[in-house]
Amino acid sequence: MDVGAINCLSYEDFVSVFGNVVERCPIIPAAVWSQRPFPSVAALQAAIFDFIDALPESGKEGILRCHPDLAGKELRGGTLTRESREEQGAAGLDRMDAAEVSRMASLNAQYKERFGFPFVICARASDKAAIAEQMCERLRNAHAQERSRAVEEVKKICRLRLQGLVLTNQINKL
Ligand SMILES: NC(=O)N[C@H]1NC(=O)NC1=O
Repeated sequence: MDVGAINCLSYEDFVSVFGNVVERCPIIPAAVWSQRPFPSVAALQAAIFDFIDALPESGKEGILRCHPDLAGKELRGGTLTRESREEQGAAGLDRMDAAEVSRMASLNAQYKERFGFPFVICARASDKAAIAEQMCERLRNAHAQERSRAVEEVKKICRLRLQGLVLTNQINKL
């Protein structure tokens, strides 16, 4: 994907291509579109990250709450976004036995109870065993520390999704 092609996109096409680089937060590409022309894809990514960083803490938590549970009801019900389904599949979360599913459900519930937002991790950069370990470990974090940790994971997910769009040349499919 060429940044020139990105800069030529209408608002509607831009939001349609980049609408899920942050899970279920099309407001983010909608907000950064007016900053075009972007000198590079890296600059587009930086604009997205700046938008996230400028949000109040309640806004950052709002972004976290847009994320589906890992190995949760949405995975079983088939209602995940395509990106999330692929990421959870890459980590093996769609191939867990009943004991693993129930352990993850219990960790998800403990985490949400403690922090008030779902556990977020870049699943593609991990696997189901490491994810369960991270959940136990991060449950011990203080609230503000954990919120920043989770936002860093949102950025990792975003970086990989953007890279995926660049590689698959999605713009040419419009
Ligand atoms: N809860 C959570 O981390 N969800 C996300 N992680 C990821 O890699 N894709 C998601 O949807």
